[in-house]
Formats: sequence, structure tokens, C-alpha cells
Amino acid sequence: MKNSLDKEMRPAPDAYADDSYALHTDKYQINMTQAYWQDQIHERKAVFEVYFRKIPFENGYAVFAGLERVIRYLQQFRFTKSDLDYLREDGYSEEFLAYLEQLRFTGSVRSMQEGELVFANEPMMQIEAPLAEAQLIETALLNMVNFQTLIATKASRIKQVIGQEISMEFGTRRAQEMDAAIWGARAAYIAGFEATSNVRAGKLFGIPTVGTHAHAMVQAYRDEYTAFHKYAEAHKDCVFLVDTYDTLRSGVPTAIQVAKELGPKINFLGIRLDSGDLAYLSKEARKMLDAAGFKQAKIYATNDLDEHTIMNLKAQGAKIDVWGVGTKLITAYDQPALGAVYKLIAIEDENGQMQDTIKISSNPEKVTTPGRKKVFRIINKGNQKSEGDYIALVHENPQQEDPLKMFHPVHTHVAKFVTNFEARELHHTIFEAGKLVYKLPGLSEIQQYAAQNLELLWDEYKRMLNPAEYPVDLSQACWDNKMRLIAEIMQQVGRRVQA
Ligand SMILES: Nc1ncnc2c1ncn2[C@@H]1O[C@H](COP(=O)(O)OP(=O)(O)OP(=O)(O)O)[C@@H](O)[C@H]1O
Ligand SMILES: O=P(O)(O)OC[C@H]1O[C@H](OP(=O)(O)OP(=O)(O)O)[C@H](O)[C@@H]1O
Ligand SMILES: O=C(O)c1cccnc1
Repeated sequence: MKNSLDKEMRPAPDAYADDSYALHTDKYQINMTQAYWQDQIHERKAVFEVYFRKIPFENGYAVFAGLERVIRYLQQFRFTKSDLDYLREDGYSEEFLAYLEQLRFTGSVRSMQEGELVFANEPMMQIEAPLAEAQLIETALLNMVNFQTLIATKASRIKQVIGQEISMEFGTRRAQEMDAAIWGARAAYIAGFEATSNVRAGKLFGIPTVGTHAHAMVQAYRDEYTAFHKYAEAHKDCVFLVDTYDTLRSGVPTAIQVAKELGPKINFLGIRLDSGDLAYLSKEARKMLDAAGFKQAKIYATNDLDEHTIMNLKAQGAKIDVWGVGTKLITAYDQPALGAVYKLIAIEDENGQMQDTIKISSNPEKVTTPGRKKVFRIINKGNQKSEGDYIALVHENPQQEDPLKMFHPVHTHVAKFVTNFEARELHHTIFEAGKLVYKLPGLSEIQQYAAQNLELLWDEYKRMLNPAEYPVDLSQACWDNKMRLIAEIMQQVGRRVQA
């Protein structure tokens, strides 16, 4: 391990004009690449899949996100001069650096589209590329997909509880650094949040931005009356924060007084509650606003909200119209990692033939499913509801089977036969031999797609608590292939133990 920290002062992290994400990887990827290159197997075609083993938050589904950034990353993938200089400093040979210098992503990617509902053990993405390239991109890909899918899933869960009311993403200040805030805001929007407080996310992605004001403004002017007036002088649309001193005795009456005084000069959109008993305070504030003739004024609420508190507040009859959710959404507070993995499922052998690969584990759920596969959503044409997902080998076409047998991949006796169905393929070709062939949909299209997808699921899979397990089944051929490889490996291992 080399440490150049004490040897010299390094330039500030943003001082590299040509900094790239090629080094945004674990060192072992570069070391493995060097070994493949030295052994001259680096060009062999390899196929990797990205999937997770357990849906986060004990939810019934996850929402796939991250593809846009993955696309940009792969398009821009190259080792720049400062990247190579750094690796040189770290002791890598000139010959290897020369190889890295000309490296670009030349592989193919098949992926679910953003906003797709995804379940445990089904490939979200499939990367087919020369071994070295596929290996080098693993870490960054997982980094992007893990986070964005996690946040989109958390946001979808929260949005399910919020329903038709307005939901706003307020998490930037509590996010795990700047990138997380930006891409988290986007993931939340995909899952149905209407707006974000992050202005840069508005600029970069076109997400609608919103804002009220903080306690600091009331404190700066010392009293609510002056603060609300000054805010109104600068902004026509006004939401006054009413809990700095005493919500019902001072905040709400002052908001009403200022709104009355300014009349049509402002759009009095409502008030925001940020502490105390939000159910009680919202009910009382509603009565006060209505009595003052502000029936249209909305009540905004914030303060460590998540799907549980929101559901509880609704059950208590809280009169909240707009929900601002920060910390617990953007940090995926109750489950900070999705745990998606990147597994090799096939590789070219020395004769140019593709060979399926498997990773065995004592835990049956961790045994990988070998071979190039496709994922289908089996939609019942009668009721337009999904019967489950069906993972088949790449040459199979379940649409031609009628009835289609769907059986549980672990408890294989649990089976059903489906007729009158549409087998909708979930993967799209994104890159073909290094060339981008996919047109990314607009963000609101992605949001709509996610919402439409939820319509395909029975409510039993969408409930917040103890949802039913959505079926993700393997085709017979896929299952047989897996069993064949397990048997082969067991035989090999057995032979080795005997020898
Ligand atoms: N009626 C309610 N039922 C259930 N949870 C509530 C209710 N009202 C508020 N909450 C939640 O309870 C928590 C209260 O947080 P906290 O203990 O920090 O109180 P607070 O009123 O915000 O005090 P502070 O002034 O210190 O911020 C928040 O997560 C809030 O969303
Ligand atoms: O509660 P969250 O879900 O994380 O939502 C974001 C929070 O950020 C602000 O509080 P903060 O105390 O940072 O600033 P403030 O002084 O404006 O209240 C805001 O008032 C919300 O409570
Ligand atoms: O605009 C708001 O009310 C806001 C923005 C960020 C965090 N909390 C609240």
C-alpha cells in the first residue's frame, strides 16, 4: 500500500482539469484487469448481471433508477492523463498504462428502463463486454444503481402513503454529500414526488423547485409580523412558517393578519408547520384559516416525516395538504444500502465459445443463476394485472407457450399455469458494441411510467406492511441449466477432494 499523503501536499481534489470517473473504482478491479491483460484474456467476452437479493424496507417492490448516469459514465469512460499519472506514481507499468490509455467502453448493455418495478434476484442490467472493461466498470455501476434505486424505492413507498396530496423532497442539507442530494432528488421525482427544494436539481433535470422560508428569517427580523411582510414584499407566492414561537397563539394568527392586510397583492398559498403535534396543530390551524376565509390556503408539514409518521398522521385525521420530506427519504434512513451485486454469468473460453458460469453458496438464495437471460413481466390480458415475472434463457420466448408454467425457483412444487397473457420484455438495448442506441425518455415520462407500472400490481404487493411476495420465477430451461451447472461444479469439487 502506497501512501503519498505525508510525502507531499497533493493538489486540491478539484484541481485536476481532466479528472474522470475511470478511477472511481476499487483498486482490485485495476489489479484484476492487469492480471487479465498480462495473461492476454482481457479481450474475452464476459457477461455480468446487476441484481439485488432482497427488496429494501421490507417493501413489496423496488423502483429501478440510475440508468441516465450510467449511460453518461460509460460514454465518457476513459483514463485521462492525471488518472494515468496517478497510477504511474502507484507503480503500474508503462505498458499497462498504455493499454489503459486507449481503453474505451466497447461493450453492450441491456437494462431495465428507469421507473421499472424490479424484484429480488432479477437482473436490472446485463453488461456484455471484453472482460477487462466489464470488470473495471463494476464499482461505479453498482455505486450509481444501488443508491438511486434505493432512494426511488423509499420515495415510492412514501408516495404510496401520501397518495394524491403533494409531496416535496427537502433532503439536500441532510444528504450524504452533494451527489447524493442531486441524484436522490431525481430518484424521488421518478418515484412520484412532485418537486424538490434543490435548485441545482431543477436546473440539471428540470424538476419543479419549491421553497417556503426558514426559522432564521423570523429570527432575523425578530418577529413574525415583520418577517412575513418582508417575505411578501419580495415574493408574491407566500407560505409562512408559523412555528418559530407559538404556532396557534402567534404564528397562525400573524399569517392570517398579514394575508388579510396584503389581500390580492400576494398569493397566500398557506402555512408550514415544522414541530409539535402535527395532527392537532394542523386541525386547529385549518379551523382558523377557514374561519378567516382562507379555505384555499394549504397546510404544509415537515419534521422528520417518513411513511410511518405520515400514515399515522393521516389516521389521526391531520389536515395536511402538502408533505415535505427530507432526512428520512434522502438518507434511506431505515435501510442505508440496497446491496445490489454484479455477478459474472458467462464468459468466452479459449475456443471462442461462451460458457455459463455459476457461483455456489451454502445459502441457496445466494447461488447465482447462470447464462444470458431475459426478464418478462407476465401480464394477464383479462384484468391487466401482472401474474409475476419470468426469467428465461436468452433464446426462449415465453409468449409462444400457452399455457405458461410458472413455478417458484426454490419451492418448485408451487406452480401455476397462465393463459391469455402478454409477456412484456423488461430489458432494452442501451449500448450495442460501445455505441449508445437508446433514447433516454424525459424525466416526467419516466415518472409516468413508474406510476403506470404500479397499476399492474395487485394491492397485496403494494401495501406498506408485510406485502405479499411477488412471484419471480425461472423458466424450466433456466432452472435446468442452473441445476446442470451446480451438478458439474459439485462433481469437479468432488474429484478434487478425492485426488
Ligand atoms: N401527531 C403525531 N403523531 C405521530 N407523530 C408525530 C405527530 N406529530 C409530530 N410527529 C412526529 O414526531 C416527531 C417529533 O419530533 P421531535 O421530538 O423532534 O419534536 P418537535 O416538535 O420537532 O420538537 P423540536 O421543537 O425540538 O423540533 C417528528 O418525527 C414528527 O414528524
Ligand atoms: O425534517 P426533514 O424531513 O429532514 O425535512 C427538512 C427539514 O429541514 C428544515 O429544518 P432545519 O432545522 O434544518 O432548518 P429550519 O431552521 O429552517 O427549520 C425544515 O424545517 C425541515 O424540518
Ligand atoms: O422550503 C422549505 O420549506 C424547506 C426547504 C428545505 C428544507 N426544509 C424546508
